[in-house]
Amino acid sequence: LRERKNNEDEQTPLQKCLDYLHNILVKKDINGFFAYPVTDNIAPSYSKIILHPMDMSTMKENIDANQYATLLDYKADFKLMCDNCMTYNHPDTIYYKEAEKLLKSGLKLMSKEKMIQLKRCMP
Ligand SMILES: COc1ccc(Br)cc1-c1nc(N)nc2[nH]cnc12
Repeated sequence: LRERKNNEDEQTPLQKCLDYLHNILVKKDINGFFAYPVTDNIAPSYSKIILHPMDMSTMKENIDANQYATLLDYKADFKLMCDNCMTYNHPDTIYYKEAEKLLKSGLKLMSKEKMIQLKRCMP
């Protein structure tokens, strides 16, 4: 059996938990609106209105680079991503409605008690 070449590729227990949450949330974004950064081409003046952009691909990079110290740090970026969408887009747009729906299910998935249970399975 080939030994793992180097420990850098090993994921920490936290990174494994974050990947578990991330993969569930990515599947909920059925239109892919949150899969990658919003550009000013897609949404006029977006970079002027949204000063702290966030998207799922950036969150995945952050997980892999071990940038999240806690589950709550990841949850904060997820909420930022949804809030940005509901700031820029009008409530009667599909984007706003998708963000609202995604945020609701994300906050259920990452509720206080669910996060406590997740922590229990991290050594
Ligand atoms: C990456 O963003 C998109 C990709 C494809 C398409 Br069609 C729309 C968006 C998009 N458009 C707007 N106005 N607000 C957003 N908030 C998050 N996504 C978006």
